[in-house]
Amino acid sequence: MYKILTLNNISSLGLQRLPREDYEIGSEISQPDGILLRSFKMHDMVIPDSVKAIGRAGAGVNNIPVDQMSSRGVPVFNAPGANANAVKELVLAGLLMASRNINSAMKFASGIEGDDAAISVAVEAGKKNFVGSELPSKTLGVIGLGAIGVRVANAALSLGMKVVGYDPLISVQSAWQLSSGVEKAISLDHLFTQCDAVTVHVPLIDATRGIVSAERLKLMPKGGIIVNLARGGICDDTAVLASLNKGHTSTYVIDFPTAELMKHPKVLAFPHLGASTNEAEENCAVMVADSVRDFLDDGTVVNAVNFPEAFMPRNGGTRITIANANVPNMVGQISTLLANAGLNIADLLNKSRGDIAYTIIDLDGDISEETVAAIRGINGVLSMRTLPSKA
Ligand SMILES: NC(=O)C1=CN([C@@H]2O[C@H](COP(=O)(O)OP(=O)(O)OC[C@H]3O[C@@H](n4cnc5c(N)ncnc54)[C@H](O)[C@@H]3O)[C@@H](O)[C@H]2O)C=CC1
Ligand SMILES: O=C(O)C(=O)COP(=O)(O)O
Repeated sequence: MYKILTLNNISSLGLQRLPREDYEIGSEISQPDGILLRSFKMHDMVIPDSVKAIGRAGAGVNNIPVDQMSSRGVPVFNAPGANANAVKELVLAGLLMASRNINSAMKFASGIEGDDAAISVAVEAGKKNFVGSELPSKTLGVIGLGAIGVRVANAALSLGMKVVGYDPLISVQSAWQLSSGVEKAISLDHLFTQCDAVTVHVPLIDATRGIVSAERLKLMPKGGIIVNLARGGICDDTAVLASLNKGHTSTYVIDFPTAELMKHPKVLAFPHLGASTNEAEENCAVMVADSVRDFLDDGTVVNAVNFPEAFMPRNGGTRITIANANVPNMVGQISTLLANAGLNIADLLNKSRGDIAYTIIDLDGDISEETVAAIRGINGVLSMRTLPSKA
């Protein structure tokens, strides 16, 4: 029986992927084998040694101490692309709200008093204050062309916008999905000089903190729109507020409001709503629950942010899995210990990613506590699991 601790509400469709005969799931579980979460901030939490896998039902993992988990040999899974359409739709909503002054126009409309005739007069007199502009004549800059950025770029093109993209680390998969109509910016500065609106879709990491800066905002034409549904911190909020106050930037659409941002009339603040659709919540929960279950049951690794992909069909016997530092002779030391214990290797898979290597070994016999302890004792072994034979 595996124990799963949930730190946020996880869609029941996802939790149903963990059969109750094998999985106990709850928000108060101690000594869990796995953790499922969304945006819960784990950095200040003491993560029990019992934890073997963490599953983020979403994309961003900046709320999880991934490096610490890597050094403990614990994979962190996420759900790549599972909420991308939801975010794309909210980006488009934000762009349209900003360019048509929808928020202030609605506030005006809801503040009108009087009978129907008076309302009609006020509406017709007041609408001139909310004249907007249309998207087709405008250029959108998309920073980060991953699951979300590609969808936003393609959708904006289909709405008639010119689209300029920037992503020096673009994956082959994203490059295949990106419309050939999206132009490539040679640098971030190059992107900002061309764009009436800029939207960010990068993870919050050191390299992306503050990339929407005072200097870059000045490069944009007057009246520009900034959309940040990625993470607070990617835009320099102080610089954006200064640019709004000067009348250079027209609107800041943000999914991560702060006290200062929320009270500004030119800020459209959403309550971290990007991934909050039934579809996205279900997609994310199902995807990450499957990854955590496949790892706990069989040692398979799919969609981990810190481990290599690893899949080997079960041959029926006992399986051991080992995460270790990616240095020479680890597999040699492990197989020597197995040979010394008289254990034959039926199948072996060894994969590496950055500093971590991961090995799956199916054995022709049962492994003793002593041999397990010896493997765990090899310098560089970060974690080891023994999975009972499967009929
Ligand atoms: N508001 C919300 O509810 C949501 C917010 N997000 C945020 O959006 C971010 C992006 O999500 P996805 O598109 O699903 O992730 P993704 O991993 O598919 O795409 C991220 C892209 O950013 C690019 N990138 C990384 N560093 C860069 C840099 N320095 N300059 C330019 N590009 C860079 C990568 O190459 C990748 O193509 C997440 O990390 C998360 O922080 C994601 C989902 C929901
Ligand atoms: O997937 C992401 O990165 C998100 O920001 C979504 O967060 P949430 O799952 O809605 O708390």
